[in-house]
Amino acid sequence: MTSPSTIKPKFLSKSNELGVIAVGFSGGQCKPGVDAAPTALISAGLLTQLKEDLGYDLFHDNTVHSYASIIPASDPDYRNMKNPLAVSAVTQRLSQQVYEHAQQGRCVLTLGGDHSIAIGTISGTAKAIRERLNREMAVIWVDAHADINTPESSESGNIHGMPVAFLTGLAVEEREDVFGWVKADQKISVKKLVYIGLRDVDRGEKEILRDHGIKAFSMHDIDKHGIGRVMEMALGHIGTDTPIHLSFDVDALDPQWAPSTGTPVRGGLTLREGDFIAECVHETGSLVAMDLVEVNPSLEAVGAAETIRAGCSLVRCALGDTLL
Ligand SMILES: NC(=[NH2+])NCCC[C@H](N)C(=O)O
Ligand SMILES: [Mn+2]
Ligand SMILES: [Mn+2]
Repeated sequence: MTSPSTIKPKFLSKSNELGVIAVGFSGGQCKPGVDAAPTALISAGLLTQLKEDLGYDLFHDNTVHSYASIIPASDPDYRNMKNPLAVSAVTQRLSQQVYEHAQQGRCVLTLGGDHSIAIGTISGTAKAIRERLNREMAVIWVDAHADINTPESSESGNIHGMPVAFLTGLAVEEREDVFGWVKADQKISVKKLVYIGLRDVDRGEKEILRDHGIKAFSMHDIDKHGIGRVMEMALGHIGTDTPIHLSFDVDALDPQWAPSTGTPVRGGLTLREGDFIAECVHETGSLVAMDLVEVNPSLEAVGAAETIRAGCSLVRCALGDTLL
């Protein structure tokens, strides 16, 4: 068996094993189609490439989870949130799935779905890393958006704009069936959160980022310093002794490279800059989980294939593919 990479993972006991979860869920926003992304990514050959080119042992149930059986028939808005019961139930289940892989010491790849699913993935990894290593993990959130609205600050009510608020404890909710299930051991610290690629941040979110001193590298910072220096600073903030969960929203890329996404914003990363971010995270040896979200193959007739190709490339780079 070839080894996935020459970089030795620091926080994984099963360095050859990769847990894969395909999440066909779109309830964190209003546009249908993002639920079809896992099938599109897998049909494009992503899992075969991870197995045959990179040498991973995949742990995948060959299912695209839609969680239909746990989605309630009636789901009225609550505290301004749309589909609160569905998103909460799905992410709670997903959290358990991610936890089961991470707890065994394998890296976990989750293919979304919209970005609300990060409530499930990050809570699952955070808990497993605490239990297994007694460590708090860091999150690198690559996105055009900060996704840190509270239900009250959100203008859209779409939960894919809120996951970071629930994960950091900035949004609190007692009701178990509306994210009250996210307990302290599943949360992350705002000090260990780093954003890269921001360019469309709501007014309320800017206030939250400022008030909590959250580390963020906007497109302005990337233009100013270059992506190489930005990655040095981002990884420097996290430190070399911290497990990393990489949550990659494909809309961080410029619509030129990833047009098929629900909330595209011009002025984004080139595909090479996106791949470079993923490669740098891989090189730390600290990666314990990755999400790839917001690929929506139904939105652009021509751009879909390009967006899917970009998504596959980002995942391969994070998992150790090299140019030479
Ligand atoms: N994961 C995403 N694409 N999020 C977009 C969020 C857009 C906007 N900030 C909102 O709260 O609705
Ligand atoms: Mn986004
Ligand atoms: Mn996002």
